[in-house]
Amino acid sequence: MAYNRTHDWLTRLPKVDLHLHLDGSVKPETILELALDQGIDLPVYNKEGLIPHMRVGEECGSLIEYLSKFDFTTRFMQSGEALERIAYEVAQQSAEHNCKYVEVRFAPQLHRNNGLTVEETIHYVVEGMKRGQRDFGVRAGVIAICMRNHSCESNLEVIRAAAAFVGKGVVAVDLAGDEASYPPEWFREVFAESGRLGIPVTIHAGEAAGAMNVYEAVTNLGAVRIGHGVRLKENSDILEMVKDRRIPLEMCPISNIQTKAVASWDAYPIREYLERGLLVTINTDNPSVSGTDITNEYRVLSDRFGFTEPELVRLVMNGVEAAFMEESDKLLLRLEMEAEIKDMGIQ
Ligand SMILES: O=c1[nH]cnc2c1ncn2[C@@H]1O[C@H](CO)[C@@H](O)[C@H]1O
Ligand SMILES: [Zn+2]
Repeated sequence: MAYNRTHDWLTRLPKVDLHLHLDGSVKPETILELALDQGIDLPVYNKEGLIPHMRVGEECGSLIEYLSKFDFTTRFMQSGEALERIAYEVAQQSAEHNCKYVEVRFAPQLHRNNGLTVEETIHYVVEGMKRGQRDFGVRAGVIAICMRNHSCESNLEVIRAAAAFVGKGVVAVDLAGDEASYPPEWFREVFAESGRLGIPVTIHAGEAAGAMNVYEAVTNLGAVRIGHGVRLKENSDILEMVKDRRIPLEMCPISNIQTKAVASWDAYPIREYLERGLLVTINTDNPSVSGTDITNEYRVLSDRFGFTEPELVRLVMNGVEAAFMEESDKLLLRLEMEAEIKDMGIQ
């Protein structure tokens, strides 16, 4: 039976999400409960009232303004129990959108105010994802984030701890935060360590600054994927390099509009990137900050750019290809998803 490309169809379409921040994926209901458990005062005690503290609106003017929302949520994410729970709930929310595989990223150093070690933060997030996989069947990988405003020393600590979890839940490391103020070349020493330890790297680049940051991330930081890459279109030589090396772009449409990585939907380069042969993937970035979910990302793209069903499927499958997954696991995931897609009457 064939479905129309309705909300229902997009919800049922099996999907993956490779770019999702744990601290940008906390349900307001969970904040209410955590605040009570942890004895932290809230500005308001109802879900609707909390949303403005956690979410940006259309008026968001920049990445810096967008990032200010994270301070609110991370206060409640300072215990192993909270990290485990929130990771588990990410798997639950993924299952609601038939998202079969999710890569959850978080910055261990932002969760140490109450004495957790970097290793402990990773341990609890991995445990939450494992429990989520058992209960909801959503496979997961964890990405440990280095922050642009943190010292070289604390970022090296993250890379070393992450490397110890490779094969045990962690799949890569990342660099996030204020891109315009902290250029990637300042982090060569940090990512030389990930190179030595053999842990894959993805870097937020070409979001709040130009295509040169993508070049630096790929050539000097060892990035094998790029977070966003929206501004890659500003330099066709660098774009060709990314294409030739088959470096996937983890695009996050709603977030990219909110952070003003592009001025408007008309300027959003997703169709252009696909036509030029780039490996584009679709992701959420921060469901609770952006007020989105993975189905919504596909719905908006389909509405704005008129993507056909086979094109939407191709975007999904690009995500499978780009996943930080063992080849044998990837093959299984691909086969499972292709079978489901076939049952939906496409291809
Ligand atoms: O789109 C983004 N660009 C850059 N940094 C981000 C983005 N979304 C979230 N974070 C940053 O990553 C931290 C760890 O998850 C968040 O606390 C936020 O500061
Ligand atoms: Zn991000």
